[in-house]
Amino acid sequence: MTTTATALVEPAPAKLNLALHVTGRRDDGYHLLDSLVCFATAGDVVTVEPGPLSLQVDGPFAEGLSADDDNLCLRAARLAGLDARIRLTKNLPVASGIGGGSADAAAVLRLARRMGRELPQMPERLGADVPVCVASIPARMQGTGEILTPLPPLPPLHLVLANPRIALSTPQIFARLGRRDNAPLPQVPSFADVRALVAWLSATRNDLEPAAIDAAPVIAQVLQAMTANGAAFARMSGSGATCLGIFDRPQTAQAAAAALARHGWWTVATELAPAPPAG
Ligand SMILES: C[C@](O)(CO)[C@H](O)COP(=O)(O)OP(=O)(O)OC[C@H]1O[C@@H](n2ccc(N)nc2=O)[C@H](O)[C@@H]1O
Ligand SMILES: Nc1ncnc2c1ncn2[C@@H]1O[C@H](COP(=O)(O)OP(=O)(O)OP(=O)(O)O)[C@@H](O)[C@H]1O
Repeated sequence: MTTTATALVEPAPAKLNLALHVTGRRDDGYHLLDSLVCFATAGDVVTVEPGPLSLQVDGPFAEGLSADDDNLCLRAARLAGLDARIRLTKNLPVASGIGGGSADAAAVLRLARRMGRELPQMPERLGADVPVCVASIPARMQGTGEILTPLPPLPPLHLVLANPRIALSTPQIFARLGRRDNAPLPQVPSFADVRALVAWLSATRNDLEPAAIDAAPVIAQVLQAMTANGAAFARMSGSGATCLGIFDRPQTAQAAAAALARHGWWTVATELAPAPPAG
């Protein structure tokens, strides 16, 4: 698809679970969560142009992804009643805990809104992470993902994302959990600076991290390498295997991303994403 003047472009920022507590399990098997979520400028890009509904995927991680009817971009378009030629540039690794598919679906829903469609009811039908990805702002996420409390802006963050090129299945990581009745997050304050955020995060966890390390021990090496390369804080996001590090300056983040890439891991130095324009 060549891009024309009528094309609309929408970023699909990576979703980061800075903290993720699993607080229970519903009768239908879905888990109750309490998570501090934010978004990075690193992400996929979705473009739409007028035309019949279709999907073309390009970008560094296009190969791992089929553009068939099950692709979350097409499922989101059908849910929103959007007929358009969609192009997805897949920059994020697939099945990596940073909500790639949910972020793509959410970008399509925002594009549909820009084209005059209503946002569909219960976007969580597309995936538990889709509601927070539609908002794409720092938020506390509870319930199974559908209860959102927007947070005051976070301090600027210099981040590194690193994935050891291992795809992990979200249901399989949930299934490996030892405990499912952990305490909720402590009260989320307004963070004056990065130091205050890191101090707060240090008293929280990602409850999926031990289960993911059990499935893929290299995740522990990624976390260790983040710290060894100067991260003030390192944690796995979502159900993994992508880990995030918080650094004091853009230069230290870039140097750490380069050092971690020497292991053959996918890495990117990034920042917090700006909020999408209000719809
Ligand atoms: C782990 C997180 O990434 C944290 O943000 C999300 O909760 C996962 O969100 P997602 O990938 O959009 O999840 P979905 O595609 O809805 O669900 C995939 C599978 O993960 C498990 N799942 C997901 C969300 C949730 N709150 N409890 C669960 O147990 C279920 O087995 C479900 O069948
Ligand atoms: N556009 C898409 N991008 C990525 N995955 C997609 C997409 N459409 C469908 N999928 C399927 O969704 C599954 C989950 O992929 P995704 O990249 O969203 O996982 P994730 O990053 O672990 O998500 P989360 O952090 O929300 O758990 C994959 O197995 C993939 O085949």
